[in-house]
Amino acid sequence: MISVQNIAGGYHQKNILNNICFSVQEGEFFGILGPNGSGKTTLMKMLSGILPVTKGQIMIKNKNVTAYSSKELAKVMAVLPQLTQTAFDMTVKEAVSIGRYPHQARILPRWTVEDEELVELAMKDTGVAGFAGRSIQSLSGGEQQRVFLAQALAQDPDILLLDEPTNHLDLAFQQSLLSRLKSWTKKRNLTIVSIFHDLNMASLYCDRVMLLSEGAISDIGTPYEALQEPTLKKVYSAEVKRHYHPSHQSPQVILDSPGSPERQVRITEEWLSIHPEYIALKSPIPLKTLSSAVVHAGIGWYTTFLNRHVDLNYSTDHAQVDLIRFIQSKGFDPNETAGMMTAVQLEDVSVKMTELAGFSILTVVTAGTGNAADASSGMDRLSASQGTINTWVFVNGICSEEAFIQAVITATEAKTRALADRFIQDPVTKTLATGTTTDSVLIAATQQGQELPYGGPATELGRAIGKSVYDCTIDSVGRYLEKKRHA
Ligand SMILES: Nc1ncnc2c1ncn2[C@@H]1O[C@H](COP(=O)(O)OP(=O)(O)OP(=O)(O)O)[C@@H](O)[C@H]1O
Repeated sequence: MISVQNIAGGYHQKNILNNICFSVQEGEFFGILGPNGSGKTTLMKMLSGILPVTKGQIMIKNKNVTAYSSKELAKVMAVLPQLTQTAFDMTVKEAVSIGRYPHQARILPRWTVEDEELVELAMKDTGVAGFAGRSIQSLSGGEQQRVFLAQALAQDPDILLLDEPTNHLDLAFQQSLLSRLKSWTKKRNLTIVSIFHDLNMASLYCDRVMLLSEGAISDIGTPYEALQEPTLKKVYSAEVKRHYHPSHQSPQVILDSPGSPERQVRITEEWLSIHPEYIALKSPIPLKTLSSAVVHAGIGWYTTFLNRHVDLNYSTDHAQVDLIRFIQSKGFDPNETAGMMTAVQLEDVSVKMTELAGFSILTVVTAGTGNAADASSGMDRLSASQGTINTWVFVNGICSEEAFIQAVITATEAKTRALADRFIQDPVTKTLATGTTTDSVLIAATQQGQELPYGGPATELGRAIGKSVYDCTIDSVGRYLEKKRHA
């Protein structure tokens, strides 16, 4: 649909763009990205034929852009520039109707039924039909933006060139406009080339993006291919981090600037409260957390950590909903809480603070072994009795992602060793148990103080986790067994 063949060009005999080569297919949503002054608008002006190229050529539907008359080009391509102050006042409908001008006969122009239908449709699609009779000067910036988009759509083009289409729009309109544009590329084969400053919007909606840097192409490809961390850091001279959208594979880019400094906090027993119904640790700052909790499993930032005691006969198909209600009933915010459950008596909890040079950890373990199982046996089993080992490790330090995962491994290995040393057997296989069928683990770190890159047993962090989880598990299982003996 569009073929840009090795073009150069700029202003006053000075080339701003050089060696630009790319093509855009019919029905493609193509994003142009790049820092201020990289040449995005200049390229748009060349694509729309306003600015001549000094080298190479731009082919629109297999015809050189310079070979089109302006009216012919307007039938093929509509341009939505960045919103500027409108010089003339007119009604919304009059402004949208201007979009039909290229399709009018030069001599004796007539307003046809088709013209009327396309104007109505464009106003409906952009949500401006409601104020068709109002003056555009009386509209907000976002509303005006939608009117000009309606004007471009009324042109019924094959190609839509957009310069920052969501600039003045609130979040809901950004989403509805881009979703609508995207659906038009699929349903109507509309080809869209759009400048974006918001990399994340571009990543969510564009089929491919092109990154411009100092008048040259820095990268081009799908958002996944082109929005790479090293490229973005270089092009934007900014510290950025690339993540993935929580629901799908679109990369999302965030600034990696140091956050506003939180007050220095050390997690110790003083933040822990132990009740018959639950154990809670309430931190004054959010902690980075990796867990297999019932509520908020996975990686996140939470301030509250809750282990709820449930009755031995507790049974529900909606454990998550039930635990969220419980969290609320105790005055905690479920959005801020990682929550788990156990049937063991919470007074048998084992808590240990370990101080090391430069950092410290707090370990909290509740343990019952009624559901003990040898994970290596591969046996099918029904878990019905009391017994779960819930392990919490709070780190006063900055853990890397590796350290979080290694901490889970180390804590699990230490727990398994503790069960072996207590001769806890799998009741089905009669072999040594490696854990129970419903164990949970939670590692949370303040992300303040000393950097802790690793959490395996070769490191101080790993040794501290291994020893404290072992000691707490031995202790907590001991109390559980003691109670069972006297039951
Ligand atoms: N009319 C002009 N005359 C001379 N130089 C210009 C003109 N318009 C733009 N430039 C220069 O061309 C370069 C590229 O500008 P352009 O507007 O294409 O950048 P951009 O990538 O769209 O930037 P922004 O993100 O700030 O909108 C800049 O250095 C700019 O100063």
